Amino acid sequence: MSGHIEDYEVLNVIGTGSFSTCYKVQKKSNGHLYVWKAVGYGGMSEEKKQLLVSEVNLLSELRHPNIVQYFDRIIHKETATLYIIMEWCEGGDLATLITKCKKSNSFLDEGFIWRVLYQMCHALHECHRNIPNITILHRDIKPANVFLDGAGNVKLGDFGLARILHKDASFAQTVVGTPYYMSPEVIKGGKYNIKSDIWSLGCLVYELCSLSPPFTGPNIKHLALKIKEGKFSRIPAHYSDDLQKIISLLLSVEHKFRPTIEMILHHPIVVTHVAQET
Ligand SMILES: CNC(=O)c1c(C)[nH]c(/C=C2\C(=O)Nc3ccc(Cl)cc32)c1C
Repeated sequence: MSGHIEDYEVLNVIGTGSFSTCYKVQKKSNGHLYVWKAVGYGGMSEEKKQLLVSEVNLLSELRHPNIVQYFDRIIHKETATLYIIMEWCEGGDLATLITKCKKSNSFLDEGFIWRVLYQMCHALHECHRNIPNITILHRDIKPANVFLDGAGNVKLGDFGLARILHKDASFAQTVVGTPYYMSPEVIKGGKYNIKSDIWSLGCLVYELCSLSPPFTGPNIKHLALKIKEGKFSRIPAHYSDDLQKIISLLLSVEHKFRPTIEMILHHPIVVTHVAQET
């Protein structure tokens, strides 16, 4: 049952994107906090409106402790705006956390980074599990799309670019993804696949350690060369060789050598470190 915008009090803007703005809102009936993502669809083509509908339908399908929870959607025809009501994550996003570390010349605790890796693997496992003939690709894993709730749980969010890859359908592949986290196969014009999400996860974990992406460059051409070469500096010396090994596995240039989510979750190194955290 869809609600109405009058059911919510808008508190403040918490983020803006190319097609949307996120607000912190409070539901008047219960005082609970939520985020609504306001997406203007007035100028959108029919194709873009369909992509929007598929994002919302995708969100409503996903229910997992490590995926930002979708609650409702409100279509406000008067302003041609779609409001997507989602879970409030009071710990904010990892991009803000990385910025805070850089400003204070501090690093994130290794135990926290193992927790993020492990819980993100569970989020992607939910996306990649084989619902009959459907594999959900996030396609935009980056620190700004990973959130923390008040209990320290890690939540993958903002499936703005996610697509449902119907195994029996041929989709025109548009190259997407945050440039820094783009995988070698996508740069070479190949299909975005579940191993591309694994590559982005490797970039995310590396950036949590080093506070900068594994591959950088003055322009896209140089960045692309660096990514295809696949060479990156070791994470800072105070982090363990085990963490370096797992990141190196995730950042295997050949996607067929990259581990699946199940292989990561059951890797002896991961099992050992996560057991120490729980
Ligand atoms: C500095 N960041 C914040 O204060 C912050 C906080 C406390 N929460 C958020 C963002 C979200 C949040 O709390 N829930 C969300 C669900 C979907 C999306 Cl796309 C974003 C959010 C942000 C950006």
